[in-house]
Amino acid sequence: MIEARGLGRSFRTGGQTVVAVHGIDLTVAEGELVALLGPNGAGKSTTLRMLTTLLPPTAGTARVAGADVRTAPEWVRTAIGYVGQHHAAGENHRVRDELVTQGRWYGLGPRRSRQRADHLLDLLDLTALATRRPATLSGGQRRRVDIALGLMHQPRLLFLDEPSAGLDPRSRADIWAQILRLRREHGITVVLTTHYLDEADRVAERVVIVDAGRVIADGTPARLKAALGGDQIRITTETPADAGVAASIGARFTTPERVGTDGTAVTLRLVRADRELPRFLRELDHAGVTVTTAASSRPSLDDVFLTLTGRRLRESGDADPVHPATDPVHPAS
Ligand SMILES: Nc1ncnc2c1ncn2[C@@H]1O[C@H](COP(=O)(O)OP(=O)(O)OP(=O)(O)O)[C@@H](O)[C@H]1O
Repeated sequence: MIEARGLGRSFRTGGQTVVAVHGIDLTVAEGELVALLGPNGAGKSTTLRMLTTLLPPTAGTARVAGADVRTAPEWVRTAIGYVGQHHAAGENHRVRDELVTQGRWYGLGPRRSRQRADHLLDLLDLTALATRRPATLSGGQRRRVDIALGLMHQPRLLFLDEPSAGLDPRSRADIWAQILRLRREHGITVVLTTHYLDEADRVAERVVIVDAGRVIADGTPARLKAALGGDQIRITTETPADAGVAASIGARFTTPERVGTDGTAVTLRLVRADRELPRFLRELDHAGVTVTTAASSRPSLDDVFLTLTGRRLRESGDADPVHPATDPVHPAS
């Protein structure tokens, strides 16, 4: 569905050249749901805008839905839907009229356009809002209208730029449920951008991590996290001597090179830390080691990002616990 090779884009601004995207390779098969994940300014939107023909690339090639974005942009546009970061619907027309007008703009006849609008209103749970004006809708409802507009011409491939940004948790969950339904029931290929790590982890079957205009990892969330070397147990003991004893006991639960000590802190990398932690604590108790704190954790996509870049991707203020990852992950080839 998408075959991009060395796709790049630079901008001339203020007498300087900004390279927004450095030669991205990306293949997306029919029916996939792929999340482009990365910090602000990583190049996600620029990549999407090139793939949707809104912005001509300055390097490389891309075939999207069977056509070249440079030589056949009109063809690509008829085969794809694009929902940008800003609302697509105007303020003054009713939701259903907006959809019908969009259908007409794409060349659908009046009757077909009305049928399609009603189908999408139903599909996106918007029927009750059909006669409302977009300006009166909530953020989540407006986002669903945007998605309906992007689907009026029945594209096989849908691009969504930050579909859940700025929404409250419940509206975010609703949007994701709708996206998954489109995919499940209509086989639509979906490529979206997000910087919500937890959402990408839960929903996307494939995550492409972009940083500074480059793809730095590409795979299922499970595979990317597994490459970090498994779960982690972290305990602290009363004395460094206790930590030494705990480390040697810990080595029996994994391998010695996966055990780390730092003063009174001991960390183990292993499979299913949640299950092993109680047994580890029993053995430490048996050996007379006084444990002051104990926790188990699973790696997150943020840990993957940290390992690859040395930086956290998670927005400040996000309350989920995080821990440092130490083993390398294999970047995309
Ligand atoms: N028209 C432009 N002129 C100059 N620089 C640009 C232009 N568009 C994007 N850039 C720069 O290219 C880089 C990538 O921007 P882009 O919007 O693609 O990032 P992003 O990953 O989508 O970020 P965000 O998550 O904030 O939307 C940034 O450094 C940005 O400032």
